[in-house]
Parts: sequence; C-alpha cells; structure tokens
Amino acid sequence: MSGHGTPIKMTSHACGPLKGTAEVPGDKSISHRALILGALSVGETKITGLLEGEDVLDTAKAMRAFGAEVTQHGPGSWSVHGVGVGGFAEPEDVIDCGNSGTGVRLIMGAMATSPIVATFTGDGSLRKRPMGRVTDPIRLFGAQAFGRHGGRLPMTILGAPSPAPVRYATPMASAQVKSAVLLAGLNAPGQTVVIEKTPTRDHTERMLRGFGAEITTEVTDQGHVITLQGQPELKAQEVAVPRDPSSAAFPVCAALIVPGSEIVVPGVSQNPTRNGIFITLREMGADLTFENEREEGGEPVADLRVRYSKLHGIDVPAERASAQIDEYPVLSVVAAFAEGVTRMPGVHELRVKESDRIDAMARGLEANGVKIEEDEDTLIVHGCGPEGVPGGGTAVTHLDHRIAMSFMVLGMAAQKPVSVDDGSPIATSFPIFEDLMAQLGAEIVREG
Ligand SMILES: O=C(O)C1=C[C@@H](OP(=O)(O)O)[C@@H](O)[C@H](O)C1
Ligand SMILES: C=C(OP(=O)(O)O)C(=O)O
Repeated sequence: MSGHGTPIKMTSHACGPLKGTAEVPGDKSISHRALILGALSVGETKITGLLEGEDVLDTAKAMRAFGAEVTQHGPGSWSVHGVGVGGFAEPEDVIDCGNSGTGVRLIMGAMATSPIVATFTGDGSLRKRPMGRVTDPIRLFGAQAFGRHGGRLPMTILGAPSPAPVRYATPMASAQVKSAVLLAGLNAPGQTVVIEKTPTRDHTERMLRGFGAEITTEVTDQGHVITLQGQPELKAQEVAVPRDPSSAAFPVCAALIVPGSEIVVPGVSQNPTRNGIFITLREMGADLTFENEREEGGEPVADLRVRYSKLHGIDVPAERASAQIDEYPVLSVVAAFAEGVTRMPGVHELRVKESDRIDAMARGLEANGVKIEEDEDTLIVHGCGPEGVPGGGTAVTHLDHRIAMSFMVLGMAAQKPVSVDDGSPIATSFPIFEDLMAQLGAEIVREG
C-alpha cells in the first residue's frame, strides 16, 4: 500500500529567480491506462515514460494481482504481458489502490464484467471518496458491489457472469466514471454507450482506439456520445507517455510568481481536454509560450517557456473546469499573487478529490494572509497584488499531493516561509518534485 505512514513537515522559503529546464514526469492518467489496457491486451505492451509515482505503482501491482505480467526494465521503461479482454484472474488478496481514485475506479470498471470477485481498499483519503459513481453504472452490466457507508472502500465487487451492454449518461463530469464504464463495456457483448454532457479528458477513448478497439465519439445536442463495440481483441502496443500537464503546472506557476524567473518545461501534453490551466494563466497575463508544437505518443505536445509575469484576476469560465480540474489548487495560489479578484465557479467536484480541495485551499490561504470567499461550487481569491502575499502559515494537506505542492509554490514568493503539515503525499504523483524545484532554484526544507 502507498504509505503516508510518517507525516513529513515541509517549509518553502522565498527564493531567487527560477531558471532552467523542468523535466516533469509522465502523465498520471495515461500511465494508469497504459498498464490497465496493456493487461487487457494480447501480447507484450511496452511503455516508456511511465510515471513511477505511488498511484501508478499501485495500479501496476493490481494488474499483477489480476494475472498480467508487469515488469520494470529501467527508469520509466516497463512491459505488460496482458491476459486479453475477459482474461482477468481472481486476485488472491485485497487490492490496495493507495491514494488513487483513478486507479481504483478504472480497475473496478475493468473487472466488473468478468466472473470474478475482488475486494478494494485504499488509504485514509481514498476510503472517504465516493465509489457509488462507479458502482451505479457497473450494476447495470450485472455486477454487484458491497461497500461501507453507502459506497465507500473497502468494497467488494462481484463481476457480472453474463454482462449486458449499457447505455449510460454520466451524472457528473468525470473521466474516471466514463472510463470505468468503457472498460466494463470491453467484456460485454454489443455496444456500450457513454453520454457526457461536459466533455472530460479523453485518454481512454484515444488509447482504446490505439489498442485496436472500435470506438467513436459523436457530438450531439445531448453531449458527447461515445460508442464502444464490445469484446474486441486488444493488441499490445508501444506507449510513449507524454509529460503530465498537471505536474507541469507547479513549476509553471512557480516561475510566474517568483520575480525574474524564466524556465522551460519540455514535451508537455497539450491535449485540449487537459490544457485549461495554460489558457487561464494567459488570460491572467502570463508570459507563457508554446514552442516546438508536435505530436508524441498520439498526444499533441509542446515545450512551454514561462517568464515571471504581472498577473491580474479574472473570472474563470465554469465550462473550463473539467479541462483544468486538478489545477485549481495551484491556480488559486497564482490568484493570490495577482492584482484583483479571481472567481472560480463550477468547481464542486473539487470537494470529492483526495481532500475537499475548496476547503483545504481556502483554509491554507487564509492562514497565509489571503482573503477568500467560497460556496459549495465556487472559490474566490482576493489577490494581494503589489502588496505581496504575507505567508508565514502552515497548511493542512489532508493526504492531498496537490494541496502540498500548491503551498510549497506559495512559499517560493510569499514574504514569510510557508509550511505544510505533511508533504509525503507528493510522492503519489510527482516523486521528483522537491529535487526538480531545487534544481530550478527553489528552497524547500524538510523538518523533523
Ligand atoms: O481519469 C483520470 O485519469 C482522472 C480524472 C479526474 O478525476 P474525475 O474523473 O473524478 O474528474 C482527475 O481529477 C484525476 O486526477 C484523473
Ligand atoms: C484527483 C486526482 O487523482 P485521483 O482522483 O486519481 O486520486 C489528482 O491527481 O489530482
């Protein structure tokens, strides 16, 4: 299990200009999917650039437990010998997905239409997160689910022995729910259809197509209608994982707020379902340029050049929420340094991430002298502008990597050092965060 056994207190101090190249790790969403689709394929899938964060390593372990042969050959270089669609074995032990919502939800979907039983658990954060959003649709395929408190982990899933295909409109904007339904649909006969009102990250659709499934997306007045032909033979692939835009957001935002900074973040995915943060930052006045635009591993990528910028507050469009859903914590840090108010509506999904991110950011920013307003669906940050962000506070991270990294970024440009009670969850998605930021010139100190 991904352990966050001993909390690691970390403090970030104001630093000089950040300079250099930030080679952020592989995309977390694509890394999970590469392992899962590799495990459901026939033959050997070769993966380069895999994110070796705890979340993804837990998915690798889970795929072994379901019968796939998963091997690490070198840093980021992995292979998966798959068992084919419908070939999952029954795991001998509980599947521990650690801190990862993506891991547990996608794997539950992937096993839900095989006649096997699996019990899932996770860390203290994951055990609080809602799983009903996945168990509702997998029940329609014929699976059964038994969890705690109306759908919390630990949870046992009995896969459907003779699954029926499903037509499902996702009730919330969630790529995890969409993906769970599509992965379940792989082992059902006929067509499984997912309808999403608001489009979410489309890596599952792109990768399923790449692995040989027949899958189409139609834009209709109901929204995006995704149709998957069931029971394909998925064929092993070579997957080159592009760098993660959600991880890139941390050095990018740090460079924007630390005076005199200029950095390059090469090879970052610019998938339009993921690039909302870069559009938003530019609207706030960021000097952010996209160089060398190209395609890598089936995804559009670019090298980002970022220079320190004078930023102003904006109204962030609610429709952009799903294209930057994981970036709101660090966006609210940037907003604290901007001049004027930044309003972020349409963000209620943040309440069910690794922590309640609206609450965690609001309390942590207040502790550092920033004025905040919030309601169920909105976060409003009153930027400190030229007066500067006071800092000097400690934020509680609630086992949430993005909260921890966001406050470390805040400390790089605040007047007084900023601490977090526990930075250990950073290892779930960005294990090289401290080293990478130190190489650029940041000063993050572990205490105790
Ligand atoms: O599908 C994925 O890989 C993810 C989808 C998003 O979650 P939701 O589907 O809950 O919005 C995102 O927050 C998460 O980090 C990764
Ligand atoms: C929400 C996140 O991940 P997950 O849902 O996979 O835990 C995240 O990485 O910000």
